[in-house]
Amino acid sequence: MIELRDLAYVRLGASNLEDAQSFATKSLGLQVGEQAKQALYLRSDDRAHTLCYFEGDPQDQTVAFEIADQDKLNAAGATLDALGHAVHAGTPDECALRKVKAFIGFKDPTGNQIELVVRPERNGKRYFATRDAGITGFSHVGLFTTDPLRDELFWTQVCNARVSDRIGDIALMRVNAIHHTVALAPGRGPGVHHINHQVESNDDVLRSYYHLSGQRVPIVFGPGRHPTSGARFLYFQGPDAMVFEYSVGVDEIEDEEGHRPRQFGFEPSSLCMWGARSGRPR
Ligand SMILES: O=C(O)c1cccc(O)c1O
Ligand SMILES: [Fe+2]
Repeated sequence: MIELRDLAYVRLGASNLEDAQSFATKSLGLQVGEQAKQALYLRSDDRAHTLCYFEGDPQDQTVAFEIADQDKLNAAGATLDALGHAVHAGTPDECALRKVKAFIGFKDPTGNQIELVVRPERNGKRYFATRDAGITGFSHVGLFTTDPLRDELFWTQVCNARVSDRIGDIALMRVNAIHHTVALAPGRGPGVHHINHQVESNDDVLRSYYHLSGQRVPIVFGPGRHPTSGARFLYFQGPDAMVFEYSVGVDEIEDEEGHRPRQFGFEPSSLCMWGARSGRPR
């Protein structure tokens, strides 16, 4: 069993690094941790980075999870290898680019690029962004899946994810007490469906709704409230059409052993209990 501890980072190819920087700092509200020649490292918490935009193909998207230690990373590599996934061990240069001690890369059954990392770097300075979006941290990602049931089995049986709730066949899965860290969204191929950051209060969600609307950032869905996690949310579109979500008040699963996933119907009211409709169902 591969024990995912937490999300580590997302790496996104950017068609225009300057646009990505402008969006990340002036709209989303992340802090530039480091500006390298062909890459931009962005912070949302006390880590050195949780999002990296690099000059490259926007379809080149990777989600990374933290693993406890090198032994467990080796075991994860062996498990994936035995299941027929091609496993790439990060070279020292690649580790430096990711600010981690070690990592392996592989693809999930849909073809999503996943990295498992040990010892992601922290930064002694606290996260302090120039735009006050109220971000308290990087919380979950949605991944596209071409077969929700197959991929749910991969994340829950090969890895340690547990299903907290389902909307139709879409699984919202946790790897710790937080309601979900990975959501699987049906799609035609691999890729990141959305990237979620938590914000401090309802006020932050609504303040951002007006702030982003004023900047002509496309609002994709919300403001609304998810019946599943209970979170108040706003989805909006960033560079290269990537969707970002702010949310506040995501439930924690207190009874880890006793929790039974709830089944919600595949219908709009399962995504927003206030009646918001998604502007771009994907
Ligand atoms: O927070 C949720 O429950 C949720 C539900 C559906 C889709 C999402 O992106 C979510 O974050
Ligand atoms: Fe989400």
